[in-house]
Amino acid sequence: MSASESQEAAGRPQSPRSFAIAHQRPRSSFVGCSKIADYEVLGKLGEGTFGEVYRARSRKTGALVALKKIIMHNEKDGFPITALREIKLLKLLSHPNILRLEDMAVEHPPRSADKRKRPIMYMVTPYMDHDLSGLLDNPSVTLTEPQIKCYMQQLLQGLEYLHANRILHRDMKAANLLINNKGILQIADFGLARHYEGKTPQPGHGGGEGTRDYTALVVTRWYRPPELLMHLKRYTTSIDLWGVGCVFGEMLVGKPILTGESDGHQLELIWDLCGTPTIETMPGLKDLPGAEAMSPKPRQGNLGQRFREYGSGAISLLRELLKLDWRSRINAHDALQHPYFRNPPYPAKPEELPSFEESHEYDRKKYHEKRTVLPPAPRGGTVGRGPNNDGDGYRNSGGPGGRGYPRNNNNRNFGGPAPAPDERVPAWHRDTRLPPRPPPPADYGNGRDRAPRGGGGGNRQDVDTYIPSYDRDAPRRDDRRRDDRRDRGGPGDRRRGDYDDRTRSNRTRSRSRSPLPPRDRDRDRDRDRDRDRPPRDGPPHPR
Ligand SMILES: Nc1ncnc2c1ncn2[C@@H]1O[C@H](COP(=O)(O)OP(=O)(O)OP(=O)(O)O)[C@@H](O)[C@H]1O
Repeated sequence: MSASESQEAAGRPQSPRSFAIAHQRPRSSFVGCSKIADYEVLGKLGEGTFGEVYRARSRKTGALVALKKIIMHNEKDGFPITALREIKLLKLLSHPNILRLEDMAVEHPPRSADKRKRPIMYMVTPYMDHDLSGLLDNPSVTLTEPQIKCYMQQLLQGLEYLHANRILHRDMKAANLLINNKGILQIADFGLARHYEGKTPQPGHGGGEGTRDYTALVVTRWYRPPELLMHLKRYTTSIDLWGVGCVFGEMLVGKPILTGESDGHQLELIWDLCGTPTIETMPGLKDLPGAEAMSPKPRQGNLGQRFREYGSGAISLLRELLKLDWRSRINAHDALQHPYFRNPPYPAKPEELPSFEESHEYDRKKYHEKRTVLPPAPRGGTVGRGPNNDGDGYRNSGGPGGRGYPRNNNNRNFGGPAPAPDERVPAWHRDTRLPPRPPPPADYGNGRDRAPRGGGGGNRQDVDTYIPSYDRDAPRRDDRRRDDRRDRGGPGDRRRGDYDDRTRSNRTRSRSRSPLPPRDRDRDRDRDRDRDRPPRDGPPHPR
């Protein structure tokens, strides 16, 4: 028995160091540090907290990859701690349903550049044709039940592996689930993930009890569980299962199911769906800091009604995943045993799934942004694709390598013949169904404190919580990437015309309306931040 196994057997939580030792991947599976010139950059795939994600081809192996650029928000501070955490964790993990970090690539500034310029680092992962959010936005894609079951099984298997290894993902959402045209789903974006110090989930016992506090600055609002919206810090692996429930509902109906515009509104939508919480349905409710200001009007919940067309199996699994009581919310292991997967129609096998036109959430964002600035196109024209027909107007903008990109960089038949000038029309050209994307986990500086849609009952809670008190220009070190990031088309995204006027001024407003007095809020925040800092001289720490 290894040291880590005997620790497990003795019921002691595994230290991050023994976890790292027990999970070392074979050396051959990680290249190390290559030069950016080893990759031919083909186009832009996405934008996130770190900056941009590009599609590229390895000049050595010919394989398609994604390059995720690590932005140094403040060069003086060096490599962002959050990126370090993501890299460390991804290097340790090895599972078919977890995105694999294959290499790191470095781009050195040209000799003529400012001497203070630092090299740019890229994370290299296998290229995936879609993210689930992009795929679901594509109106030509309708997922069948066997397909949904297949993706759900893979998602739950990936999550079971993470939780069994004491890792909290903390940003479960459709845009972080990557899918390829071989039918494989992989969990991505470990920027908020960390080592979990509680017990691993036990069969039949949900997520169990939390044993220590963590920062509550996690999970994108639409996927955030009620206990986090009410500021529970002693949370468990079950926060990720709530996100799985939201993703499952999203796959069934084809769009996000809980699209709150503020924390209070998010809770109202949850009560509409799952019923208002009681001591029975959410034990410990009264002890949650966020419960004090809450007086929702009683309702039963309409989950059964809303999802009735998907059958009793789907409804039953959804109820288990969206359980208000986080302790008894189903865990990944038990969810995989749910009758939903054992009753017909049976889950498809990945290799049986159809392949689709590549779809990334960024395509949709890009289309909506361009649509607001471009005049209507003539029939058969190039609306939303810019004068170069390159689909992203990026070709000459000095991305990785600063060399500009080849024409047709968005050719979905990559490697095949060049597309006709207007062939690569993103699916989103035909779609206007979805509301703007939700804010990222800790982009609270943008204060989306609008009144809830449909009145929402004038809840005093209806503000965005966790408003950082620091200035946007001086972000604190640990949360910088979340703080600085522009939401993927969400209300915080300054580039979106419809939200342009709600940035700094609203941030100030919502801060002043936060339920906690500023000093308490700052103290809590600092405590969380300190707790999440890596030990000064301790072992490598997957956080
Ligand atoms: N390996 C990949 N293959 C294809 N697309 C990818 C890959 N990795 C990332 N992407 C695309 O880039 C987007 C952003 O990636 P990711 O979530 O890892 O970055 P991030 O900076 O952490 O984003 P965010 O902060 O918005 O969550 C994804 O939603 C996806 O569309």
